[in-house]
Amino acid sequence: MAVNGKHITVLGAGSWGTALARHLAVNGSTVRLWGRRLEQIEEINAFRENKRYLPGVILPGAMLVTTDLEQALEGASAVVFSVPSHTFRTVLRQALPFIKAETLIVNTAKGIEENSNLRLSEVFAAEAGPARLEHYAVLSGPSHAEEVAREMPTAIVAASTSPHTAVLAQDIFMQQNLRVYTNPDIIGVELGGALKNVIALGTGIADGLLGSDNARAALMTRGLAEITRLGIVMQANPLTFAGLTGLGDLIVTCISRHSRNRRAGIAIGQGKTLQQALDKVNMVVEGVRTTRAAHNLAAALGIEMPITEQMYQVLFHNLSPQAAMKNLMARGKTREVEEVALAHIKWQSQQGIEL
Ligand SMILES: NC(=O)C1=CN([C@@H]2O[C@H](COP(=O)(O)OP(=O)(O)OC[C@H]3O[C@@H](n4cnc5c(N)ncnc54)[C@H](OP(=O)(O)O)[C@@H]3O)[C@@H](O)[C@H]2O)C=CC1
Ligand SMILES: O=C(CO)COP(=O)(O)O
Repeated sequence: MAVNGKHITVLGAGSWGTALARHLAVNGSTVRLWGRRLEQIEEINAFRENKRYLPGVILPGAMLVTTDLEQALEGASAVVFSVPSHTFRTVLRQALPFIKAETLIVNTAKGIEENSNLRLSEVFAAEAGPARLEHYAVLSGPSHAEEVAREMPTAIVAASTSPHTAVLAQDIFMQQNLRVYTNPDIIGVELGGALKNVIALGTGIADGLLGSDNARAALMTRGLAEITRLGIVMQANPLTFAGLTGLGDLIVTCISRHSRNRRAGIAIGQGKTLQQALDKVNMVVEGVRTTRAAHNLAAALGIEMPITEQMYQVLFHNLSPQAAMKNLMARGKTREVEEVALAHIKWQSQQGIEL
């Protein structure tokens, strides 16, 4: 089934949902955008602009923008979820009765569900049934809404366990200024997109505290090492973390002025409390909840994630950024690359997998 040019529904009228809806609409699809708040949706309809989440971007007149979920989803050939990850399960539950079983689902949220520690495709399987994973894709990679909405060249990834579904998702988004690659490694793509936010909070904190390029580079590189270590044990393809949804997204999130996670980190590094930092950013900062989930996952799987551990202590146990930085620098001696490979070998032997 081809989807391009048909009716696509985007759920979530924040910055990413709005930018993607615009992208799809200007490239020829019939698009409906759903948001939960009447006042905001009325404002978008009145001005053709999402003034709070994507100011300065004018939306095509033909795009239906509504708070009516049933109306938004009626006859949709593809549904794009762009709600914050902690609301994904609830919005999915509300939407499922209006979505046909064979409809393409594309999730663009980046996070791990707090408390359950589930990846979002696992949340989807739990709510919709594992058989529907065949129609489920993840869209992830270095892609700030502010730039996609202004048609700046961007490269991202559509991942699905079904190669056919990955290509369908690729086809609906791929255009002149948005290049979409496919990847069958949905685990690696989900983990890369979620965990880079934890590291971006950390590099933001270091930026706010020290303004040191060296510290930022160290945190990014060692952050990627610990993401990869966890990913290997969760059966991701290690190469995914060297790609757009790993290294690529880590770079953009840790250096961009648009990054919400980085901006929240900078505020904390400058002495603000977590709540003050969240209030200042005033958009979703996915890395906060994901830090707790990643911390719990690492503990459950016995994986060393020192940066994530320090982030957890700073965010939830009032450890000062200065003390966290000291703790990281005072760790015992270790090797750079071998330990990532060793994590894989150790895990394989624990599983009884023959080497
Ligand atoms: N912004 C970006 O550049 C990118 C974001 N992403 C990911 O996309 C997801 C969405 O982020 P983003 O658009 O940036 O977030 P924003 O903070 O820009 O907007 C969040 C949106 O979600 C809505 N929302 C909050 N809670 C609920 C709920 N319970 N039910 C329905 N809607 C809700 C908000 O509505 P309200 O105003 O009523 O609170 C708002 O419209 C995140 O997982 C993010 O990591 C991925 C790539 C790029
Ligand atoms: O994931 C994103 C860009 O790829 C958006 O998250 P940040 O705004 O925290 O960078």
